[in-house]
Amino acid sequence: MATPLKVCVTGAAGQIAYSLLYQIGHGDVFGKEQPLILTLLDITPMMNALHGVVMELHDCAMTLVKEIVPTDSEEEAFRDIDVAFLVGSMPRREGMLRKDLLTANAKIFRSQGLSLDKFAKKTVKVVVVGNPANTNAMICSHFAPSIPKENFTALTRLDHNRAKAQIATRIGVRSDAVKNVVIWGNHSSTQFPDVSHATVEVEGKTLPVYEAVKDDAWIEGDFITVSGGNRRHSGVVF
Ligand SMILES: NC(=O)C1=CN([C@@H]2O[C@H](COP(=O)(O)OP(=O)(O)OC[C@H]3O[C@@H](n4cnc5c(N)ncnc54)[C@H](O)[C@@H]3O)[C@@H](O)[C@H]2O)C=CC1
Ligand SMILES: O=C([O-])CC(=O)C(=O)O
Repeated sequence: MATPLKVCVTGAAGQIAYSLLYQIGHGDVFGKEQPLILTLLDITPMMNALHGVVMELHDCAMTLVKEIVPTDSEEEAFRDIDVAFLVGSMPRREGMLRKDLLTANAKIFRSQGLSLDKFAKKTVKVVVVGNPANTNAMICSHFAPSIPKENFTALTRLDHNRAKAQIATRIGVRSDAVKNVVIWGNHSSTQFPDVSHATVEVEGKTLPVYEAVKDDAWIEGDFITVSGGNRRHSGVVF
């Protein structure tokens, strides 16, 4: 069997990690033949909850998972890791914008960048999930200068998928019929989904999205409010 991949998930006692950890452990991310060592980082007050998550992972008896290390130490979580999913961050409370979190998150991602630089493998791949993911990724990479910049990715696929799904639902096609949607800007109220170059396949014909939707006011109004910015911000999700 292959050498285990050492994978760290931060914010491991939180909601996103709760579903992500199962998918990683089940082989959906790194393949069904790849054994794993999971290091799970959260803050000290969350250690009890994190131990509960570990018990649940043990209950799943996932054959690929060779070891699980719950910890509140960045050094222990990041030492010699191959991959990091940086999910943990300060959650937004009702009435706050993403930018209100920047100070708190800048501290977290500065500290984690410094620790990755010091303890992780130089080949580590880092996926930043905690929002605003692109800003957090930039901060983290800045403080980890010995790790190549291209090893850092911000997970903005959510915004892209959301825009595609809005268009697909409006036209009544599958979301994979919608192509070339572009997302500009930060994951906040200033984020802008751009369909000016997007196309959609309808009944075997490829059409520009504007032509297929036939409702410019919707594309320039509600589509942007729901797809752009974010749902927690626009009051749909809290
Ligand atoms: N990029 C994307 O597509 C998505 C991003 N998100 C973002 O993911 C993040 C997590 O969301 P949820 O799990 O719902 O939040 P949550 O509040 O349930 O969990 C966050 C966890 O992070 C932990 N945490 C806080 N500071 C930490 C630190 N310094 N080190 C390690 N852990 C720390 C908290 O204690 C908590 O357990 C949020 O920023 C959310 O906005 C959520 C969904 C999609
Ligand atoms: O970060 C999250 O919780 C996801 C998010 O902003 C959204 O659903 O727009």
